[in-house]
Amino acid sequence: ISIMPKELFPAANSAQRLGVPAPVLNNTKVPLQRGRSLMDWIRLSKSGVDLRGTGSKPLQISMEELKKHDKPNDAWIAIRGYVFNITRYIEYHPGGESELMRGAGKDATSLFEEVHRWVNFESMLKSTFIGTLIQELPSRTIKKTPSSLTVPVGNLARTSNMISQFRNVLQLFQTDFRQNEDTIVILFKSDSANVLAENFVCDITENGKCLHVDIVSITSNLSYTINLLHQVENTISVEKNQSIEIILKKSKRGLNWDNFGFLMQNRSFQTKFRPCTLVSKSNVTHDTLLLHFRFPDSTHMIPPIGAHVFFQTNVDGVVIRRPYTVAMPSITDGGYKIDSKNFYAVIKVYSTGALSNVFVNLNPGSEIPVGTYEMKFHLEMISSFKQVFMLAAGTGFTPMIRILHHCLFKTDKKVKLGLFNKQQRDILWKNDFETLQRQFNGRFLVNHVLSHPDQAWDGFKGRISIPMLREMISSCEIDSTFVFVCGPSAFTKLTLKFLTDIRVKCSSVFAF
Ligand code: HEM
Repeated sequence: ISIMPKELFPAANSAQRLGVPAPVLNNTKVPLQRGRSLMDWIRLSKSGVDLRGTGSKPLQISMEELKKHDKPNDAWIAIRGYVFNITRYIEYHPGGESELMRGAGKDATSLFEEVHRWVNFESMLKSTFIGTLIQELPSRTIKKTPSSLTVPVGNLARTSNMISQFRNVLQLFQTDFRQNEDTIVILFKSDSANVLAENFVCDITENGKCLHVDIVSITSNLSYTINLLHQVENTISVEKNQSIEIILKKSKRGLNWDNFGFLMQNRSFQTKFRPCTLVSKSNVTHDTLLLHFRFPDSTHMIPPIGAHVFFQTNVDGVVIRRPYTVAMPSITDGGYKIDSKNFYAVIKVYSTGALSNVFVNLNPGSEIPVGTYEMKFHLEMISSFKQVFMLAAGTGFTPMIRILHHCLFKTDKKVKLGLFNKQQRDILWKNDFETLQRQFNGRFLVNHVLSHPDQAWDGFKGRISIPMLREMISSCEIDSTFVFVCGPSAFTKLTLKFLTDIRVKCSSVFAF
């Protein structure tokens, strides 16, 4: 269809994207039926089956018409001005039918942005695209009846709260520059001591004529483009001194710059992708890979603890994006510090996984697009807790790697880890955990639980249960303990229920 853009649509609400605070319990992924994987969806969309039901000519769709299609057997959704027939997609939606149906028959743009704005719906739903939404004039949408007023009031309260966060961040920065023979340094001055070099993700683009600056935090993201006055080399570093300093190398040494260039704030925040090179690949277990990537020289990005990056790939013409936790090469190396050039990811290989195969076939030296990091968790959430309890199933441990490392090497917190696997061969970093237990004797304890152990296994067996949780964490410790949970949704759901049963407060639990 000619009017479908290949990449992201321009956001319909062109204001700066406003982040929302992370829900504390945010795991809602549901297990899909057999034959309903992403690969199956791609196959169906390419099969030539009519998924639109409205013919191939794009339609102009009114809100009134859209509203009629709000049932599972006839569901349309509008996102960023474009309308899709999602009836057949429902079974394939990893967040489940009930979640997706929240957007059916509606302009679901803000809902979509809140949940997973990085999902490449435009490419994934291309074969279900039926037309564009006729934008109604604001005056027509405000009906002065008490029932319709209640909705906007709730939304307004929320929006103004978000806008005040947004303004706070905006007010933080003033720009300036300084230079010498070789370098031009762009300064982002802020009153807040909380702004760090890791909040700045910068890319030199347009052959050294342009600088893209994203300022990323847990509450909001800002995005700027700087058209540089003169050309710079393809190398960048960012430091924090009195202000944040973006250090660029002049292409023409000795040229005096009158200014650094023209700064423009981008109207919407869109995850930017840059090609990253695979440096090495090794096995952590029989089905789990540790991948070491390098950012291009023209990029500065230091994903903080708790952040995930996005990998993007093209499967049969459908663009797929997926978040992966930023991991680390070794959990026993107390001196490890992430830098702005390298990062690691731990990836479990599934035989049917759309991205798994891409990673299996990716060889050192090859490139893959990696998007700007995002974070749902911030270290501050655990700062007042003396003890951390981590409950992870399988590769669910990966989002916790850097948190564990931080707690042990940088704080005096006690850490208990309950690690659930099928068999002994599935346990990630088993020997490293033993080393850490010896090194942090009394501060770190790991309990391995196997669901299918061999006969020689004398540790915990079976599945998670209340008695098992009680054995791992004594009730007197509960108040001073922060709990992390991550694993397949069944594990997470059950664990959260048991934690409630043993009276762990919701505010001290975080489920990845
Ligand atoms: C607007 C209404 C929607 C709601 C409320 C919703 C909700 C959710 C939720 C709760 C999840 C689980 C998130 C997690 O695991 O952290 C999810 C996952 C997902 N949704 Fe939606 N969704 C919506 C629309 C869509 C649409 C239109 C698409 C179209 C392609 C889509 C594609 C996906 C994908 C690909 C995932 C898996 C993300 C991953 O790889 O982790 N969703 N959704």
